[in-house]
Amino acid sequence: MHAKLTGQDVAKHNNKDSCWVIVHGKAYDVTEFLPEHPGGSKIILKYAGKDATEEFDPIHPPDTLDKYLDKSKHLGPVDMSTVEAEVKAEDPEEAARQERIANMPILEQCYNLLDFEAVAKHVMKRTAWAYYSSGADDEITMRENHSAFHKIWFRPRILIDVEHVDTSTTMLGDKCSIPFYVTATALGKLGNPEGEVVLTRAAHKHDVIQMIPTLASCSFDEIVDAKKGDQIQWLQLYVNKNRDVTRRIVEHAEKRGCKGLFITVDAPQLGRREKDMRSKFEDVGTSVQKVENDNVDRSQGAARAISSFIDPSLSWKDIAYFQSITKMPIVLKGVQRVEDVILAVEHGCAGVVLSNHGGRQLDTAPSGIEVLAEVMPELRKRGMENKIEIYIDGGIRRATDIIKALCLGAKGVGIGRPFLYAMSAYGEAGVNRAMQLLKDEFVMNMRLIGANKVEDLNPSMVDTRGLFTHTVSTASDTLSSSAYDVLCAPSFKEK
Ligand SMILES: Cc1cc2c(cc1C)[n+](S(=O)(=O)[O-])c1c(=O)[nH]c(=O)nc-1n2C[C@H](O)[C@H](O)[C@H](O)COP(=O)(O)O
Repeated sequence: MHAKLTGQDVAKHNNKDSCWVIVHGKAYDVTEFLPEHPGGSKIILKYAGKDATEEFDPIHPPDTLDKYLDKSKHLGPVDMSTVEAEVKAEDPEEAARQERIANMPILEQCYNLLDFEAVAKHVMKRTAWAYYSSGADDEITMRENHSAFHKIWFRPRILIDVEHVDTSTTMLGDKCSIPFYVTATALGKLGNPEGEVVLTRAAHKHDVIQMIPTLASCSFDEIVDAKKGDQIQWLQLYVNKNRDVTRRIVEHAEKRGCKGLFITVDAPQLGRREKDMRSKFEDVGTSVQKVENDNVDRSQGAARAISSFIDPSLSWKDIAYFQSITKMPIVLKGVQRVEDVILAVEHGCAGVVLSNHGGRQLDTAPSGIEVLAEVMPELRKRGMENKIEIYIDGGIRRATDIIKALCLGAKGVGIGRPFLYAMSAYGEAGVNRAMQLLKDEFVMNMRLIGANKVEDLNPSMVDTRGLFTHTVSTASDTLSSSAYDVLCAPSFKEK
């Protein structure tokens, strides 16, 4: 049995020639790993000879070191009573944030998804808010995603008996209670120390499907272990340059019961998210997947630090490869024009997500709902509408947004930031409330449009004539800047 190392033993190895760090009470020699770290060596050297647990956790799944650091570099347990606690200078920003948390609205004062954004903006750590709220470049597409829904007007039916409303549907052949799912968003522990398993528990409670992100903070197995009964989960895949790594991930996901493989196709390189970059992301970058030694400029924020493994050479010729390594239905996530939907049908894909990655990739790409309105008539013209399931995501904040998407032919919609904000501000109770609010809105609006069940929703119920006009509003920060009156209270007044 190893004698325990002391804090002094570790502290001696505090430079690039000999670099030891402590994570969860164990010491690791990361000297040789420094040049390989996707987040660059600087961020590790910041914790050389010290306890790096607090910074390591939000970014790295717990099994990262076991998976990617050779066992010979695992130095064994450290007597933590001998490790000098890091004396952190009083951070005025953190003190102010704690003050805002102490005065934040109670959960019951959140009445819609945007309220969670309003609160999260004030109570989240700056780097976490920057990462979640960032869109690409001027964030025009991020704003367009939600405002596009305001260009669609309903044509409600009356005198329909809507006493009973059934919101259930199927997605990829699996039943679910309502046509929205939790989409894949990276780094859940930036907003909540438990990370993505919070979303798993809430998704189970509301019988909502969860898409597990490749770049989750929790390990894939933690997220799958957190599911209950026959809860449905999908895998979102960033394809690795190293196809063996990707094949292992896909095969493992299928073995663990994932019911859909969503290959992200709109991110051959992650977009330029300047809020994220400005926060000079100092946390360690994830080493979720091994990469060659390409140094990443730390100043690029979290996104660039965690995505150097993504393969920009991915192309249509790879679809057959994926169909050869899994039986899971394959859905392309991030399709943005009708020609590519038709190619997806011709390549035998089970579905597409019409998405611009929440406006985090190509700025001034069209909203998912606008592409949907372009796609469905073309598919019907070709008799293809039943050959593929069409999903959309981006800017969905109201049940009316979901209903408009279904009227235009979507099978379901993905929701990202609102559940992240709810989780970050109020934990699992927040996500539960967000999902319940959306469900209540959905039932009410189905009644008001004159529909009993999802299948009743059709294009005659919406007027999309205004949808294709692109007026770009002057840059306003986020949709929620004035959504929540309570934020005008003194404690929330912008300093
Ligand atoms: C908000 C957010 C979105 C991310 C996301 C992280 C955050 C914080 N990340 S990212 O770091 O690489 O950009 C992913 C991701 O891991 N994989 C992915 O396919 N989409 C990713 N997306 C896009 C997401 O799946 C949806 O397309 C988008 O969130 C939908 O828009 P709303 O947030 O407005 O609902």
